[in-house]
Amino acid sequence: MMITDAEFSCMLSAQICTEKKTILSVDDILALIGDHCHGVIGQLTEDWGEVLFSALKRAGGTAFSNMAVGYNNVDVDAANRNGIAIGNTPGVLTETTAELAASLSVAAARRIVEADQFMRAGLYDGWLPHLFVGNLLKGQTVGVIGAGRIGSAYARMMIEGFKMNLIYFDLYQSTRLEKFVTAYGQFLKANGEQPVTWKRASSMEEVLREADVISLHPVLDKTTYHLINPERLAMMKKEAVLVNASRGPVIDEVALVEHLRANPMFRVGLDVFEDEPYMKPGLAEMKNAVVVPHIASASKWTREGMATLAALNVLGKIKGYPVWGNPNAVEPFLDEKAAPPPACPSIVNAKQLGLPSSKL
Ligand SMILES: NC(=O)c1ccc[n+]([C@@H]2O[C@H](COP(=O)([O-])OP(=O)(O)OC[C@H]3O[C@@H](n4cnc5c(N)ncnc54)[C@H](O)[C@@H]3O)[C@@H](O)[C@H]2O)c1
Ligand SMILES: O=C(O)[C@H](O)CO
Repeated sequence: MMITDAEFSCMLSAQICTEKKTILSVDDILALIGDHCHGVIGQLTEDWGEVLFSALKRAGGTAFSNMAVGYNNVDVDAANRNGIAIGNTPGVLTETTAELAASLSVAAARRIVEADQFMRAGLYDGWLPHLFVGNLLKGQTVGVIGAGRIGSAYARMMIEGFKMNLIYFDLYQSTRLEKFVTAYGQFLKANGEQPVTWKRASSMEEVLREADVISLHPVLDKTTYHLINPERLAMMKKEAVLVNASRGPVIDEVALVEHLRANPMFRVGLDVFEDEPYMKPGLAEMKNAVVVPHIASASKWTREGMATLAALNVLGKIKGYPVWGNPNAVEPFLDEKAAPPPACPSIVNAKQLGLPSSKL
């Protein structure tokens, strides 16, 4: 969506891109920005760097928002140089994305897609003791790498839903998550059940060695690129389940295909791919892989919320509103019955640009 400089009273006019291409190139976007453009709402598939930010600045623009929480497609330093505020959409997709990661975990552990294909192919000719035997989750260990908003929500789902024990690795301690597991463990114990436990790992390798199901939820940056590589795949249990709903390049996908080929009981659930929209050669043929096309945030409520937050980021900046004080608490912007607060919900480079913070 491109916001132009035609302003009606307190409303701004918006141009919605009707281009049929799924992924816009830098040249496509340059043409859309043109000579007059105050702000742009874009997608994670676009390459926002110096070329686009300087063009946006020349066109009179001051704001760009990804319609996504992840912004590894954005060169924030280039945006800073050009004085462009960068918005993202945190919080509104936490539960939806975690639910998809949990679904991929179960689908991979219980071989649901393989069994579905078998059924549709007319191959089922009666119950057998060894037909599509998979992994029981209850009492096993779930490993989370990147226990931020989504990683923590996923952990809670797996712990509460399947009574799994937790091991996690993050650069920061997740006290809230630890307290949740402790309290749930006490609740289970009081009801005569085996309590669940938690452990904060001192290294990622510890998670990979110990967990039965591992889900990746870090940001994509230099520290997490190819975080899962041949050496780390070799550390994992032969029957482990690996899930990725963060960003494709967090896994070395060529190495993953090799590992899947060599270890038929090792299974993966993937929402994201290294060269999206493509899969590395061989992945599509792997029966031990469940693959879906980057749909983790695809619930109606979440997608509407993402669009709302992205639009309010850009609109708020154009109107000169301050930046919302807590991007983890964006609910007031999503209340359909009340006017949104006069603030930008989430601007990631607010500090660098010296933007004022909302006192609301
Ligand atoms: N598949 C999808 O549709 C989808 C949807 C939403 C988000 N995402 C991805 O998920 C990511 C996480 O989103 P979030 O809202 O939970 O963000 P978040 O910032 O709350 O969590 C990210 C966590 O990763 C941790 N981290 C950073 N570097 C790390 C490292 N080297 N090792 C371990 N942990 C590290 C951070 O400390 C933080 O706790 C986004 O950046 C985005 O790329 C994907
Ligand atoms: O980062 C994000 O928000 C996702 O990948 C799309 O929902």
